[in-house]
Amino acid sequence: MDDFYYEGDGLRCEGVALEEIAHAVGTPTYVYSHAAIEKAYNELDEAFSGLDHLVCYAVKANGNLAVLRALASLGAGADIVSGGELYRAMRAGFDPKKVVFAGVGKTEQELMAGLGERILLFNVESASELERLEQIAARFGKRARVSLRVNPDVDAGSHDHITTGRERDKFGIPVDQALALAERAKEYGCVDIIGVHQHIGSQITKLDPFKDSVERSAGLVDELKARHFDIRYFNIGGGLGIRYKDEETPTPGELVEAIRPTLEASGTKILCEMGRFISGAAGVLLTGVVYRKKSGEKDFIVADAGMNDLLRPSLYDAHHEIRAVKQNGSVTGADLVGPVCESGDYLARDRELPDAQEGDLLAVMGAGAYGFSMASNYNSRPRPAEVMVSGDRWAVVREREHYADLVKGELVPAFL
Ligand SMILES: Cc1ncc(COP(=O)(O)O)c(C=O)c1O
Ligand SMILES: N[C@@H](CCCC[NH3+])C(=O)O
Repeated sequence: MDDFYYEGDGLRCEGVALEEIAHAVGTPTYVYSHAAIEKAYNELDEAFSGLDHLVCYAVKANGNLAVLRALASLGAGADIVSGGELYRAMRAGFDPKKVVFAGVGKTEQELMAGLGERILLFNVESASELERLEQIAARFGKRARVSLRVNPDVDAGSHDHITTGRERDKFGIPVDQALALAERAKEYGCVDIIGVHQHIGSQITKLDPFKDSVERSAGLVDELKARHFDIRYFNIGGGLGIRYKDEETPTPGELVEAIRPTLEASGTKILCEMGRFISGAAGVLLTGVVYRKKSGEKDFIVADAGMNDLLRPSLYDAHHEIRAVKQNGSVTGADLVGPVCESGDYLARDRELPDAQEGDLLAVMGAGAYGFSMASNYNSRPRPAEVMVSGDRWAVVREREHYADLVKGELVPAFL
């Protein structure tokens, strides 16, 4: 998180004091470092050097148009999981030939939209989806390029909610069914099976699950090739973890070196689709302290950001480092809680935190991925503003929502 650092007692993002942004835009506000996004993307891209490859960015991690534009300009591809993400990716300027579309429940409209944009690959997750895609492609006189998303039955070892590659998870096609499905698809006229895809989970901090799953999925690449399928793409998914607390995560270089022989032997173009690694450490959530209160042994710092702004602590008990925007060196054992009417609404629980007083500003670190993208209007709270910093410049890249946004599209019927 080098792009967030203290100069004197003030926390900065690149060349800009976070206090300046908070005073100008208010809180809560997400702040993203353009330099950090660029560095993370480049680190991944360089890790794959020597291999024909494309680094895609998982739009779900942070789909702000400015973030997407920054990555599209660097040459990244986009991994999407909905028609809405396709819309964002196209608005941001991604080349459709670099877009891959995953997801277990793609609707007809979404499949049509992907075909309409001539995206690179549909990562098909079931026999039913493949059949639907064939029907739609035939109806519109199109051809669909397909990767079969396999479920390699490997435990990624991350939080249960975000592990996707075990047999009991809903994602992908079991390896033993994938061959039969591909054979059946030989009778289809409009889908071309040209890739194998896997994604075993998120916030993965060990190499072994990557190695094991890539080896298994590469076995399918070989078998499909042996049966004369023209397999040109092998998508190893996303999931590389970042350090939120004290996790020892592999670097992209270590990851790629661990699987390079398998990737080389596959004779395919290698795709990956990282989200968190690219944007996670590049963002913070700025929040203001509204009140301090005590209850028995507990000390609460009540912030103006809550689970509706950053859900990860409430949903996964995830750890995010909390820093004072103006450091005074004093710390206290407390919970940092939000204003939402849920006891599970917290940003940090039973932690040593900056001893922030009413009116002080705090930064929730590592909030650039799955922060704003999972924010909601729960408790009718407008979603926060988003800001991007680049060097000593900064810009609002999403306005704070207004109360009118909360009721947009709602109608009171005539019979009331
Ligand atoms: C299919 C797919 N690809 C890529 C990602 C990105 O994962 P991460 O942000 O952990 O890199 C996800 C989310 O886990 C996903 O579901
Ligand atoms: N939303 C999760 C990760 C799930 C990734 C989506 N497949 C998180 O905040 O960590």
